[in-house]
Amino acid sequence: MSQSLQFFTPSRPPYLTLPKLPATSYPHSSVIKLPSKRHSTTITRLLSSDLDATSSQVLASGNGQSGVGGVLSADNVGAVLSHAPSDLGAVAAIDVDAVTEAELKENGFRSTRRTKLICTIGPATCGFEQLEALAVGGMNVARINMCHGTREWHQTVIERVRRLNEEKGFAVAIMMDTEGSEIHMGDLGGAASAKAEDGEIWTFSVRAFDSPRPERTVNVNYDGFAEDVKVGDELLVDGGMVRFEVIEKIGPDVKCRCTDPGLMLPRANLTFWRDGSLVRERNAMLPTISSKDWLDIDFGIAEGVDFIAISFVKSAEVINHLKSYIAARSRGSDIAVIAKIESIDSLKNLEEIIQASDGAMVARGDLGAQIPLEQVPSAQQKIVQLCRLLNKPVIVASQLLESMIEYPTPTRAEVADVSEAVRQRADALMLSGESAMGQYPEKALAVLRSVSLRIEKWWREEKCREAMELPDVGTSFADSISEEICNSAAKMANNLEVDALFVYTKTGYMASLLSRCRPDCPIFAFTTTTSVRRRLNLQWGLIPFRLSFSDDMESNLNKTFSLLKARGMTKSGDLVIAVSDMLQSIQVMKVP
Ligand SMILES: Nc1ncnc2c1ncn2[C@@H]1O[C@H](COP(=O)(O)OP(=O)(O)OP(=O)(O)O)[C@@H](O)[C@H]1O
Ligand SMILES: CC(=O)C(=O)O
Ligand SMILES: [K+]
Ligand SMILES: [Mg+2]
Repeated sequence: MSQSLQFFTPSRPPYLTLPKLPATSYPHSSVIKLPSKRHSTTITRLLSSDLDATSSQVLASGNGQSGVGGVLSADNVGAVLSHAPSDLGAVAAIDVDAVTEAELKENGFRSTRRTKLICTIGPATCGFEQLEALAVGGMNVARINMCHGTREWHQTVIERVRRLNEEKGFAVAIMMDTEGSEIHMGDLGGAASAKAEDGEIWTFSVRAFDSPRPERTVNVNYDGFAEDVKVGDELLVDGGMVRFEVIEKIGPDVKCRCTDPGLMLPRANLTFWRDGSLVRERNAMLPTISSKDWLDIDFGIAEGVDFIAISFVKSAEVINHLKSYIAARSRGSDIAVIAKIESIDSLKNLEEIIQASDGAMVARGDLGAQIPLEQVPSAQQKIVQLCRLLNKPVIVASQLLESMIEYPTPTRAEVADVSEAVRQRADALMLSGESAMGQYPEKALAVLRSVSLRIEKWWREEKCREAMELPDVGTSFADSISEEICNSAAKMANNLEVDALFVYTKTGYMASLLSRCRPDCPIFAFTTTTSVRRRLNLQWGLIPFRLSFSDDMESNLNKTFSLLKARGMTKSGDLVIAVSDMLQSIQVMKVP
């Protein structure tokens, strides 16, 4: 039994898209006028029909390859993964990754993780097997940080992730993170780190040193450094992981005494403070996107990365500029631009920056170096909420499990921090050093996974659905209709306790609107291109599938049910709500 609610306007004649069922199939047909004045011209019809007959026909004529179900019903993910989708040939008319598939088979819809996970790839994780282990462990997006490594190194990582996707059926997206032109240290002459002890005198200089690097020297990437600092300034490495006091300036060399000892990592960020506030006059002169960043961006476009994250964004202007640059250069492929919120200026212009971007990152590492640490949690909450209101995905990043760089278990405080980000309903959590150069990348990912799952479950059990008022975001009438449909569908899904929401979307927009509602059930997002599928992998609650579909929703649904059933991902009797952006409709049905 399927019940559907369809919205149409004169420009979208319903007769083009109505399910092709005999008139007698619609016993309960009525006309409703929505109260909202925006939709005073919208007519809705409530339809009800019995899909059983047609569905079983499709099933019978559909996949006879029941063996596939058998192959993939292996108990563990490892076994499932040994069967690459290319083995499946024609049956892989629907693309979904093997991990999701195994999870759905074993635990059903409710068990799927809603919070997405990003891993920064570095020396600890750049091998093909290591990348595969992360994908199996739930990595949705691989981040490469252009601050570190060579372009060739990054290219190899991208190529490996691609191969992983192709050979093993994953849809791991690639995010390229720009270096930005803030001040940072050099690469420590190849050393993994340098330890500064209390009271030691170190030299910070714009001179490039011969290798081996002289003892207790660090070079600085910013030419104006020696002119800008003053004796008495406080110099913070990595937002305060190590502190120095400037004691003397000798030409290009700045002598500093270590006041807070610690470990300095290659290319660590540097900030300097005078009379308790951050000195940022010069920083404000530096371009957000440096000439090296533009070359990296060209590289990212040529490589077809899925996301470009821009460091130290100050205004919406730079985002708009980059977006038009990408649009002019990357014919067809659509790279999403993520604004990293990590400076005082970005907080000042937060709304316009997020509005202009395709998503945002709470980059707590540098943010915590620019604003007092105790202000970071409220800034995080504000950014996460604003992104949700504006319908942009948001990533919470940095130091989530910092101690796991060295230890195999997280601290209780770290687990609480991860829980808080999940509770705030952020789209994604990101590992930095933990996965790039830590001792336990897979364990750190496993902690993010299990904490996300547990907190999400707790949230549903407690039924603590936040009463967040979601303002209209649609700019066209058609978008407003999509938005109303998604808001209603998500509400219906919660009230009816359905097993899943299905969304058929070519651009991904309607999937994002459903995700924004943070419904209790998972959202199966069907889309026609692999690039949209990868991009959807960043958004809360979306399980992206690639599927060719038509404008005929009835045939789409039947096709989906038969394909999912053949692979054991759904079963008869599961209750589903389906929406689509071709036919603006809501349909409620049991899987036949
Ligand atoms: N490609 C790489 N090659 C070598 N080391 C890397 C690489 N990517 C990351 N790292 C190491 O992992 C650490 C944490 O990575 P992360 O991406 O958070 O960088 P970051 O230097 O803190 O800068 P950002 O503010 O851009 O995040 C880095 O400091 C670096 O030591
Ligand atoms: C991720 C990042 O750039 C930061 O936290 O500073
Ligand atoms: K960066
Ligand atoms: Mg940063």
